Amino acid sequence: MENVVECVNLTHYYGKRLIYENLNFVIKKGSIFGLLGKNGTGKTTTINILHGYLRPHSGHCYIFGEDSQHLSPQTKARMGFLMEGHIQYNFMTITQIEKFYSAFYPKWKKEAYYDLMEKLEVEPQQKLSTMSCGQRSQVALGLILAQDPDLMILDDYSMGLDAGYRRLFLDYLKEYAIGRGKTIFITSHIIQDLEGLVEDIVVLDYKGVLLTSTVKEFKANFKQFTFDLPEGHHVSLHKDDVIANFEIFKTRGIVYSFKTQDKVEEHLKKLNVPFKNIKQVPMTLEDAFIGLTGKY
Ligand SMILES: Nc1ncnc2c1ncn2[C@@H]1O[C@H](COP(=O)(O)OP(=O)(O)OP(=O)(O)O)[C@@H](O)[C@H]1O
Repeated sequence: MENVVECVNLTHYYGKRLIYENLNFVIKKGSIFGLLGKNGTGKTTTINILHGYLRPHSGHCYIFGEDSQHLSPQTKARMGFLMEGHIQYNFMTITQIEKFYSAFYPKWKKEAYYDLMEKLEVEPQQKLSTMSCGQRSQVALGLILAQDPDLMILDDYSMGLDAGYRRLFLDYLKEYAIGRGKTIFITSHIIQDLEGLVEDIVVLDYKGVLLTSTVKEFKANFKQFTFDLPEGHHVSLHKDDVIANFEIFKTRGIVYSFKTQDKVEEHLKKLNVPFKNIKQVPMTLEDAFIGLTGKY
């Protein structure tokens, strides 16, 4: 299967500050890929590298086989970007901006835009500058769907969108990508939205790349164990090969691990943790993401 995006040993610094080192991932044609991470971990940075706006410190990204630093106009025309919900030309109306954009895109699909705009409770003559943040995001999403790109890159598409519209847009996205050979790169802080949408993920942390996996494998292999602790007993844990993350409350502990329950129990015993009633608790993708990256 064709690799639409291939990033190889990508390393980036801003000044002396390392953002990540050796980020590697591949996005296959027709798949939906999610880049996840807390605020400021390097998601937008990666997108800026993908479209050649930013030169990485080292490493390469290839888009449809071309180095992202030297993309041909033909390849650029196959890519559609949404940058954190931003839309320029706020002085235009819904109708004017559609006409303006259509001139740049040979495959422009006006219906895809107006189909979404009909669901927006605003007059076609209303200027974008007078719309709410969520309404402007909806216009931006309509404009990107109308471009009909082969590779769609959505940076935080959900800015300001209400729950219903988010669901609607995700339905559109699935329909757009699945079975049509379209490829999607998405970042979002609403992790629950990505469950059931995204197949492969990379999770970034402040120290670099934390995980590269399929969502299926991550959810199958990453586990949460809860246990009781005796009152007044101080437990001090550290992250290690077995404990990927942990939380200790007064009489309750949580350990997140890629290991089996037997291994975790054995490990806790070795650390003299007086745990009782240990059990594995099912997690959503969002639970697993927070378990892996921590709450703060
Ligand atoms: N031009 C720049 N110069 C210096 N530092 C920068 C620059 N752009 C981004 N950074 C820093 O690099 C880090 C990564 O920023 P980036 O915008 O890629 O994060 P992000 O993962 O997209 O965050 P968010 O989820 O908040 O959108 C942040 O700490 C940010 O402050």
